[in-house]
Amino acid sequence: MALHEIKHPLVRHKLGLMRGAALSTKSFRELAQEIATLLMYEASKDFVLEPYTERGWAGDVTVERVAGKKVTVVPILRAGIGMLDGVLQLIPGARVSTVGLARNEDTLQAHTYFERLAGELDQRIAIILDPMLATGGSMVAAIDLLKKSGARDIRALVLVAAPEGIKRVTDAHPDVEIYTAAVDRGLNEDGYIMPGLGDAGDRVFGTKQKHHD
Ligand SMILES: O=P(O)(O)OC[C@H]1O[C@H](OP(=O)(O)OP(=O)(O)O)[C@H](O)[C@@H]1O
Ligand SMILES: O=c1cc[nH]c(=O)[nH]1
Ligand SMILES: [Mg+2]
Repeated sequence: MALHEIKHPLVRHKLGLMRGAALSTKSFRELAQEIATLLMYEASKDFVLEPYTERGWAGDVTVERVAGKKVTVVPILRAGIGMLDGVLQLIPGARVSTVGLARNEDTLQAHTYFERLAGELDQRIAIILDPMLATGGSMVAAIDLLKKSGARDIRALVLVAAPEGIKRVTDAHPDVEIYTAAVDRGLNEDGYIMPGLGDAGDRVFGTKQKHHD
């Protein structure tokens, strides 16, 4: 199963607040990070544990730790930065691989302008962060790039996904697990998710706002 829509009440509540056009930049940022933490919790449910012995207060005790693969978190600039701290709260030692992608507003094609990846990607679980999965062009470009550099276990955390983007990603990369807080209706004529959140990058960074009535 490649798509996981997380219907937890806290996720739904927080995402509902984010849809408000009057929400402050501060609150939008806080909620994006909080939902990212909750999505990361879900996306780590199958992390493998291994037992080890710890010297406890009453002698040796068998405890567990996450085994094997290490994690790299991959925020897609800019908007993915809005989810980074929320994920690092749960996995503070993760390496951060940064990918800069901008969607051309007219053609909707994603253009890669920055790439700085962690090493040993073949031995890491890669967690891509981007609030919006719209046409899917940006996400497919990020996955292509990670796979080219050796990544095999790739998961994507998004706040809102359009059916068009889900199809494009699952057709191109059926092995990638997508975790989303919502699957919305679809794209409008400008390629924006409806009802969506508007321009997530602008809302996270407090830059220009567009209204689509
Ligand atoms: O699925 P797609 O159709 O590719 O669209 C989604 C992309 O568009 C937005 O970024 P944008 O290009 O606006 O850049 P920004 O994060 O710098 O605002 C969003 O954060 C995704 O990266
Ligand atoms: O709805 C959308 C689509 C792409 N990028 C956004 O920020 N919002
Ligand atoms: Mg982007």
